[in-house]
Amino acid sequence: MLSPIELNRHIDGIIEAIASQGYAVIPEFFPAEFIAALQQEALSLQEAGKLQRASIGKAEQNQLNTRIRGDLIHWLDHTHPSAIQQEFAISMETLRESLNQHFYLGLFELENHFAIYPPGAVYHKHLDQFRGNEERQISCILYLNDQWQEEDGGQLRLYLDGTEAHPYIDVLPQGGTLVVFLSGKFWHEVLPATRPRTSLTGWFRKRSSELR
Ligand SMILES: O=C(O)CCC(=O)C(=O)O
Ligand SMILES: [Fe+2]
Repeated sequence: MLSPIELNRHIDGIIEAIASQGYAVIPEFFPAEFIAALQQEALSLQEAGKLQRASIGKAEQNQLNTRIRGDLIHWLDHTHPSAIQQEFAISMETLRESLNQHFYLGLFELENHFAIYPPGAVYHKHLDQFRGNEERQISCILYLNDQWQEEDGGQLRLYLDGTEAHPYIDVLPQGGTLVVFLSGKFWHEVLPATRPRTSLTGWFRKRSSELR
């Protein structure tokens, strides 16, 4: 597992990057064995038939449209975490406290799902905040893919200036890379890959009553 010193070093980097540019990309956030164990868990859940088609938008507008969003997901049950999920949660809790300390965001929980994108699946350009609901404040995506190459595709395209156009960066979904960004500010999309693409995606939320 990650030592407290390494964790704090990573978190300092995230805080600095969020303060200066609103997003952070940290390669090798967790050690390779830890990432492999998380990926194994995602694959076992898939084999057990516990992944479902992701939906788009709020529950009341639940449309299943695989051309917009083609991943399969499994929401983590925080009341029954596996040992490895518990370790993940402890690190993310330290990150949550640090984000609150520095940015006064009032983040109170992290919601998480595993996601597997079958080859060719995409997630069209979107913001992670639903219209009229600002609960999701910070998006965190941890990639779980072993030996990902440029030609495998599947990049996260993150648009940098609050619009849906240039400039953008492309992030390879390399196992261990953690991407963190302000959910309400950054349009992003997932490009198609030639291999199954696995991640553990989460959002730090604030309570709706704390909305201004
Ligand atoms: O997996 C990614 O790179 C991004 C996923 C995403 O945008 C989402 O689940 O909202
Ligand atoms: Fe997203």
